[in-house]
Amino acid sequence: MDLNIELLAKKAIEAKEHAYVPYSHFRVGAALLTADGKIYTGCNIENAAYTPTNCAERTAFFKAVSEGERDFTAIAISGDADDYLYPCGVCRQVMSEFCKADTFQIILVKEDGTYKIFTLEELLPGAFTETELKKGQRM
Ligand SMILES: O=c1ccn([C@H]2C[C@H](O)[C@@H](CO)O2)c(=O)[nH]1
Ligand SMILES: [Zn+2]
Repeated sequence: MDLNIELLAKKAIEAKEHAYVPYSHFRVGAALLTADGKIYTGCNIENAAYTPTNCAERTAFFKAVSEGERDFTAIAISGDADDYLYPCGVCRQVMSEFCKADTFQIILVKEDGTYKIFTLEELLPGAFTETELKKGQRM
C-alpha cells in the first residue's frame, strides 16, 4: 500500500477541528495509516483534572486498535503552532507497542503542509518493549 503523505498530512490538519482544548487552547490532530490503507484520525481531548487528557496520537491509535487494527504504516501529526510538533513520550511508547521501530514513519506536519519524517527508532531509541519485559522474567 503506497504512502500518500500529502493525504495523510491533510487529514492530520483537518483532525484538529474536533480538538477539545478548553485549558491549553492548543489543538493537535493526527492521522494514522494502517497497512491495508485505512486512515484513523484523532484529536487531543482535555479534562478539568488535567491528567486524564488524551493526546491526538493516542486517540487515533486507540480508535484503530479498538476496531481490531494491529498493523500500522505511518502517522501524521499537526499542532497549532507554526512549527513541527513532536509526539510526547507517552505517545511514542504507545506507538512502540504496535509498530516496528525501524519502519514505522512519523510525519510531522506544519499548518502550511510542509513536513518532515522520522522513523519510530529515531524518536524512541532503546524503547522498553515486550522483549525487555521477557528478559526480566525469572519464572
Ligand atoms: O504530541 C502531543 C503533544 C501534546 N498534545 C496535547 C495534549 C494537550 O491537550 C495539549 C498541550 O499539551 O496538547 C498532543 O495531543 N500531542
Ligand atoms: Zn502524547
